Amino acid sequence: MSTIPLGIKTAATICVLKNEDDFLLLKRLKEPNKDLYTPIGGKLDPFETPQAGAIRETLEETGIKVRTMEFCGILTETSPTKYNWISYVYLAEIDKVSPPHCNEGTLEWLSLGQILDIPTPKTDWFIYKFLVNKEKFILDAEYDENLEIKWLVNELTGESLI
Ligand SMILES: Nc1nc2c([nH]c(=O)n2[C@H]2C[C@H](O)[C@@H](COP(=O)(O)OP(=O)(O)OP(=O)(O)O)O2)c(=O)[nH]1
Repeated sequence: MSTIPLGIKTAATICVLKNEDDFLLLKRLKEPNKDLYTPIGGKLDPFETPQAGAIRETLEETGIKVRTMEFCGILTETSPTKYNWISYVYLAEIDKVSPPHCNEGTLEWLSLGQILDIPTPKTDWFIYKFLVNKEKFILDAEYDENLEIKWLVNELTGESLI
């Protein structure tokens, strides 16, 4: 197994599956973001494009086949620990299926109002807001050694969100 030096960013996808105002979120069983509700997603495979990775993770984690996903933005996360990610965020509008079984945790349909009351990564509320407003984003987040968020900026507008 190759050892990736601490601090090198891992490329991943965040795949937001939505039906009108409801989001299919995963209560994660494992790190990163254990016990938090997040969209499904995962690391890119070698030689894989972000779009192909998003379609693959959607199939692997939900059994749902989508032909394309809409590119929404990028989330870059930097910390002095091993939490260093660059995540490509994609969106697919899907049918309101009953939540499929997922090996990574429990899937649940949640409205934006419900998402306000459940534990999520601090970055995610902003992602959902950009998606709903159909605004593209490049979010740049920095964390301290305890993984507390120090700042979050949308690089496309320069706006500080936290
Ligand atoms: N929603 C959300 N997801 C995030 C944030 N930061 C971050 O890395 N992620 C995502 C990117 C990836 O989709 C996911 C971590 O991927 P993973 O470890 O589950 O990857 P994988 O499915 O390839 O798992 P494995 O095969 O290595 O077990 O977490 C964040 O702030 N919010």
